[in-house]
Amino acid sequence: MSFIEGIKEKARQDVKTIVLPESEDERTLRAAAQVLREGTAKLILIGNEEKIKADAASYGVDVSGARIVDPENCAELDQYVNLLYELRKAKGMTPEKAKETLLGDHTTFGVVMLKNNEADGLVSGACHSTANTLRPALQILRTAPGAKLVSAFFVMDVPNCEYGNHGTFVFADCGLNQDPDSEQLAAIAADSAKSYESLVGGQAKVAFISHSTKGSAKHALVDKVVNAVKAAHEEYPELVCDGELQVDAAIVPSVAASKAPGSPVAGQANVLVFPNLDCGNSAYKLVQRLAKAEAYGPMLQGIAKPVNDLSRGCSYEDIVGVVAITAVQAQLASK
Ligand SMILES: CC(C)(COP(=O)(O)OP(=O)(O)OC[C@H]1O[C@@H](n2cnc3c(N)ncnc32)[C@H](O)[C@@H]1OP(=O)(O)O)[C@@H](O)C(=O)NCCC(=O)NCCS
Ligand SMILES: CC(=O)OP(=O)(O)O
Repeated sequence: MSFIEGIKEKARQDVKTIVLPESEDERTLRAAAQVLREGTAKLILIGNEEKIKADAASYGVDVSGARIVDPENCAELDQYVNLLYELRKAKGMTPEKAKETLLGDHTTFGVVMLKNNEADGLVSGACHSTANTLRPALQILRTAPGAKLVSAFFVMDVPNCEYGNHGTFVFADCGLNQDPDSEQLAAIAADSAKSYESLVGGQAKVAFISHSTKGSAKHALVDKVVNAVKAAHEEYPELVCDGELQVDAAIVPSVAASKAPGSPVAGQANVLVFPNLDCGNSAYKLVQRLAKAEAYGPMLQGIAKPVNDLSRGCSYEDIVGVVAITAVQAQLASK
């Protein structure tokens, strides 16, 4: 069974409610119809009911099983305005601004519903930038208890690939932290290992990626990664990790044998932690486009409730997959 079929199977065992705020997007409505058909989540679509129904009919898809919530015509709007105002008043929020934001930004509206425990997770970002998708989640939901920071990972499922877990990897950070320091990289590694183990299964083996393997290059960029490995060993002694490693040394056993002999991770890594967002974001897009991998994400880890982003280049099948993963994250969060 493929990674995503396994996730869908899990999602169906305890069905969660996921908010899709981008009802104006054709891929979102096509995905909603498929999610409802496959029974992997209950859905809340945010938007104007008549428009959603008309759009769905014009695409030939059935979203009648979804609950539609129209911010312009919502009995709970005053309650949400008050909640957003209370949460953000120290940052200059006013009741007027809160109302304007909730009516003008469906992602914020959905995040506030999540905060108000009316749903279990949210997926957005097919037609909004990552910054605009993630900012409301970071501001309103905030980090989970015990988490140092929120970061963004992808599950990459590479066809016909003998590396990682039969081609399945976690890549991080590919979407949020632009230039994490060594301590932040260590925390991203620990959270990515948890994401791998809870979603993919089996033991995570984390490689801290660099352009250097075990001292082959000297530079401040390398030092940052070397220090991240030290921090990870100190802070998370149970984590199976190593670095600094180039990508080939991390995933290819024969290269690992010559570049990093004796490493507990080299040649077997299934979690790749990139030194910055230029590397992480470019790496996932290259593997997705050139190796024709399925790329699910960017998904958040370390956030108080499951909120996941999408690339604006996503397909409707990507949205279906991320909804199922979000539902499984919601199951895990409720345990
Ligand atoms: C997400 C992002 C927009 C946040 O930056 P920003 O808009 O400048 O906003 P701030 O840094 O003020 O952060 C907003 C809030 O989120 C919190 N926050 C930001 N990053 C966080 C993180 N990694 N973990 C936890 N909280 C975080 C801040 O503490 C702040 O909270 P506050 O308003 O209560 O003080 C920014 O990190 C970003 O643009 N990342 C890259 C996104 C991207 O383009 N990715 C590539 C495509 S996937
Ligand atoms: C994840 C990502 O890169 O998002 P986008 O393509 O929307 O910028």
